[in-house]
Amino acid sequence: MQIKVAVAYHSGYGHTAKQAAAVAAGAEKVPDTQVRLVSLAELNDELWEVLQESDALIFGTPTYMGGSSAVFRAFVEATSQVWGDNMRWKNKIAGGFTNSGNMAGDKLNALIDIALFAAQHGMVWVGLAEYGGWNTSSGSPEDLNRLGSWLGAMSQSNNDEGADVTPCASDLRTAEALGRRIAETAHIHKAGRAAVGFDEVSA
Ligand SMILES: Cc1cc2nc3c(=O)[nH]c(=O)nc-3n(C[C@H](O)[C@H](O)[C@H](O)COP(=O)(O)O)c2cc1C
Repeated sequence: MQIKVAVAYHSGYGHTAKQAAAVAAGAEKVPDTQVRLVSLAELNDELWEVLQESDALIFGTPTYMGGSSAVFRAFVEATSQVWGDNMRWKNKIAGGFTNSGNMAGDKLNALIDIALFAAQHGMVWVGLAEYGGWNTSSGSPEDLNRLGSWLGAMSQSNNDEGADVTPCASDLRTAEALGRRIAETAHIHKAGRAAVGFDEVSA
């Protein structure tokens, strides 16, 4: 069974875009998975079509002023049309990721923004299933999930470094792990619904 995954993100300066590409690369590692990487900077017909036909939607935003970016919020508000049209995204698999300048930086709030948005649409949220890293005396920033996040994937980029050098390799591996898990879960969900005879998910 084929599934489609869309990685839909906003990025002001390229850091979240780099994380988004890693999420997409992780999803692509799952056989029979078609992955589309789409920017939320322009809300055009092609974007809405890609999102509608996908089985899983993975959303990314930079953390700006302790939450999701204004561009991301504009997208979220525009999806009220989808919600109002018989909750057309209900039962899609969903997940999220964010990048910010500080190690903490209130990134959790941006992930909560995304998770609540997914819940309002009746989507099925999938988090990151990896132990936290960099939390023992022998730990290192090279550890997977070094920022210790489970609601979604976090990454950090120093404010004086461009997307050519950051986020670091461990944050990109963490992003890949999220993409892979969500694609696997989308396969299980689609096959499971078919096996028990439920209606196909809305894609
Ligand atoms: C308007 C604005 C607000 C920001 N707010 C935060 C913040 O609340 N926490 C934080 O750690 N970094 C904050 N930053 C830093 C960005 O999160 C950081 O530069 C990030 O890498 C930007 O991602 P992008 O290149 O995908 O836009 C802010 C940056 C901008 C431009």
